[in-house]
Amino acid sequence: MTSMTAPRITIAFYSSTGNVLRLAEAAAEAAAKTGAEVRLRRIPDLTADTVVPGTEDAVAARREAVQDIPVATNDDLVWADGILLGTPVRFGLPAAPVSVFVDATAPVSIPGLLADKVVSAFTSGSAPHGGQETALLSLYNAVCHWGSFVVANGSTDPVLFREENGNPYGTSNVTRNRPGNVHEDNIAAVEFQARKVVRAAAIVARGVRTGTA
Ligand SMILES: Cc1cc2nc3c(=O)[nH]c(=O)nc-3n(C[C@H](O)[C@H](O)[C@H](O)COP(=O)(O)O)c2cc1C
Repeated sequence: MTSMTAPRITIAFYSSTGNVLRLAEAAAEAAAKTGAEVRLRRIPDLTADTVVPGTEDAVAARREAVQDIPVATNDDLVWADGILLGTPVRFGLPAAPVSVFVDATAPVSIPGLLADKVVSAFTSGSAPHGGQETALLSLYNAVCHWGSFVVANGSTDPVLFREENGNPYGTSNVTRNRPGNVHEDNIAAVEFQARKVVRAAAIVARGVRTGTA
């Protein structure tokens, strides 16, 4: 991959108890290994962020773990050719901090500055069938409003047929209420997803930057 076409990938995630953080870090590493330029960015806690009783230690550990990761900005989205969004499932929806982040894109998304971006999303929830699909699809609603290119995993690779995988809309972890319970199948799936975004973003970047698209 030449530097002119090395795609720029931003991974913007919110994580409370660290599960989405693990997926985001795996995605960042996989994208960087392809030669892409990668920005790993965290979406910050809301002042009144929800901490479920029993998860205080995990939340404290996650706060410590993310403190050196820069906060995601609109510039990180505009800079990127490909964007991976990570969110926990909350009542079948993306977490509120992610919704706040999405709202705050208006100054760049409404003028169309996110229109040529490849976007994909991943998630973590506690229960099987706990709303992973609905959370991802809700997030993709916003991506459609941005006019970006939604790139999902589909059922396109053997890794996605492993026992803990299978959500075509994006990598989905099931923690079964154990913070840190991110299965290696999910790590492999999010690595696949990151590489897929890099590939699609490279195609778009080549066209956009060379003026042939
Ligand atoms: C307010 C709240 C609502 C939640 N709603 C759901 C849900 O609808 N379905 C589910 O499977 N898990 C739900 N969970 C659990 C989280 O999605 C799960 O623990 C996830 O792995 C957290 O990711 P994180 O460790 O990156 O914060 C909820 C957690 C909270 C705090």
